[in-house]
Amino acid sequence: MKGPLFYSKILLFGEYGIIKDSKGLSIPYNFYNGALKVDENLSDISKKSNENLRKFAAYLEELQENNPELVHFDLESLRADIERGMYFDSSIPQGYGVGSSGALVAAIYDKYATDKITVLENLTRDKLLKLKKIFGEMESFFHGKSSGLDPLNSYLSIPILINSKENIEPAGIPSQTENGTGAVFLLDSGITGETGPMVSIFMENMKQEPFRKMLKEQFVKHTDSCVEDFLKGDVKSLFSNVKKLSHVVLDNFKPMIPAQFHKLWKKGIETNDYYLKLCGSGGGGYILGFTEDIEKARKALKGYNLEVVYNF
Ligand SMILES: Nc1ncnc2c1ncn2[C@@H]1O[C@H](COP(=O)(O)OP(=O)(O)O)[C@@H](O)[C@H]1O
Ligand SMILES: C[C@@](O)(CCOP(=O)(O)O)CC(=O)O
Repeated sequence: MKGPLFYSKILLFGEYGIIKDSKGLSIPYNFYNGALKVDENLSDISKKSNENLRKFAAYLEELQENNPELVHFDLESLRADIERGMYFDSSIPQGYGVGSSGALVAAIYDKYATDKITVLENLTRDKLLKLKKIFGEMESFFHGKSSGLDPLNSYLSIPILINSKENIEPAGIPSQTENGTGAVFLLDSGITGETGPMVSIFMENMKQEPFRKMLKEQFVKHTDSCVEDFLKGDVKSLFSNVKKLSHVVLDNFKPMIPAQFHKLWKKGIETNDYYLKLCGSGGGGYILGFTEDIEKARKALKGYNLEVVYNF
């Protein structure tokens, strides 16, 4: 048995901010995917995945008991399938900021939620919000507080715009310019990050007034501008705002940037060859880059692995 594919995602803008109330924009990233699969002979990796599913199933049982009005699962089938050797067969790297847990959550909801909202129905704003809430609760098993956006993106396989906590919608993003020199790219940091501890650091920082002020007056402000510019296709303004965002992140989200990338991050801002930002929670995994000239960026980042995900 092999279930439908669920894709990775890239949160172009909005990491951390969307836990509070910033705008956010995420797009599916079809390069990686995963599907539920049942096999009798499990490799070590599949066995680990199977064990993870077992723990997740116990969590879902609790979730359902505590939130009977939110969501119901066919837990008997889920448990039986796990006993038969079900695992999440996925090429999505874990702890890389491209939503490995989100795709897993989407796959489990799709297969085992009994009263599920399907992708085929007319997705009203209320239904989208309900789905996001369910996914947020489900995904928090993997990394504490979750906005639910990753699984939502994976489940629907369309770009999603978060206007605010209570206002989300499918987004039309400007079509890519073929042969355009501007690009969004993934930079592989070569180490994995862990979302849970990063989100905890953020929540701890949020207890301090100066950090909250910085978040509201700079981080969220620049994030919101980037989202608006990107959707409008205003590339010039976008780069000016991404630069500001890159700067604020370097100054205030240091634990989320692997130490060996601090210099490279700064160099981008100083030379204007590229601007780096967090891709998801950070702490490792991918770093997201924006450049007006991909060849220049490749030269400046020689020796690093760049994957272009969008062309301007
Ligand atoms: N194929 C898989 N099988 C079982 N669990 C998985 C699988 N992929 C991801 N996970 C779970 O999701 C966690 C990673 O999710 P997360 O910390 O949100 O990082 P990210 O979403 O950035 O990859 C893993 O530690 C693991 O618990
Ligand atoms: C930090 C956060 O805003 C994005 C996390 O993304 P990821 O789990 O690193 O892919 C958390 C969330 O919104 O669930």
